[in-house]
Amino acid sequence: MLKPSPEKLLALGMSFWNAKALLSAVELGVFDALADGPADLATLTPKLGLHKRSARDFFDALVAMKVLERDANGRYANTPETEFFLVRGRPSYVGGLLEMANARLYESWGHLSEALRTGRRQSEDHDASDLFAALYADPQRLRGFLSAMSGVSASAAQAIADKFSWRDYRTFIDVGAAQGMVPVTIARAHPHLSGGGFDLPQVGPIFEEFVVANGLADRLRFYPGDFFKDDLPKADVIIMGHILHDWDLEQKRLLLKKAYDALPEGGALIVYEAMIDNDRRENAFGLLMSLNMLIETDGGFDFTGADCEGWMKEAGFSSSRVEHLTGPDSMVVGVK
Ligand SMILES: C[S@@+](CC[C@H](N)C(=O)[O-])C[C@H]1O[C@@H](n2cnc3c(N)ncnc32)[C@H](O)[C@@H]1O
Repeated sequence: MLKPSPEKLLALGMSFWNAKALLSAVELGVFDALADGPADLATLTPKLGLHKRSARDFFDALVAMKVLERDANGRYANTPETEFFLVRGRPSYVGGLLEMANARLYESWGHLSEALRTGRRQSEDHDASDLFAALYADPQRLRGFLSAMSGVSASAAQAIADKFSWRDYRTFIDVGAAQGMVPVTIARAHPHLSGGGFDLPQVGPIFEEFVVANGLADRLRFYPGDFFKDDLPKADVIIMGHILHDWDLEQKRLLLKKAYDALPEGGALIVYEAMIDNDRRENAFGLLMSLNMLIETDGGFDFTGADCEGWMKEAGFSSSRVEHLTGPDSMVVGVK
């Protein structure tokens, strides 16, 4: 019999070291500084404003973590992945999520045990009415959050554009669209589609800026509103990504009913999330995402594809199916 080894447990327990090193690298602009080409320790250290005591260890740790490369002359360079995804200002940038993780989640997750004991959210502004009221009161945090959402949904957006049968439909609305990564990706891939994004009014200018930057202002527009107070705009397809998990069960049911009401017969609702596997033992990211909802929201939780199909049935959808998208993400498609 194999002797048990503590390695996996210790690596898991200490994995926050890796996470924080990467988050600090994004915060400090390591990947941005290398976007113009390789640089040695003596150049990179002052360029990033780092103290010389640990700069070498920091850069070499990033090399060992395979997010930087170092050549025979000691010059550091981005890897193909960090060059593509972690240089600020590129359309492919997904670091907004890591910036948010660094600025907000890292500290709030330090209170996980407290959250588990009390069931209460631990992110800042405990007194604000909800996560969004707290975030959107500050324009910089609003922008940071919306950009983080582009990072979290970029891969799923492409998979939804590729896998859903868009040729059968003409209009679509992304509900809770944030910066607009999902509608932009879908509209770019399918020129016959038009529609837009529905979100709180404060999101409008940032959504519109992103749509214009992507040359899609003729087909995508912003619909301001509050999905708990207003009806949803009507469209052949409604998308809700990372929306239902923010809210408690009663609110989830209300949102599904509103989506149902906004669709024509034959219309489709796409719910995508880091959907937990039905047996609740495989998708660790989805399960941890649900704990993130404990940290961040008053009643939110993630769910399985079977849970979502059950709620869709209650809302009146005549059929539904679960389809894997990419990585931890799956979509549930409900047809009216
Ligand atoms: C977790 S984000 C998801 C963003 C995007 N769908 C994605 O997956 O990247 C939730 C979105 O819901 C929006 N939202 C929150 N409360 C809302 C409300 N009452 N009415 C309309 N939108 C709301 C937020 O502004 C935010 O853009």
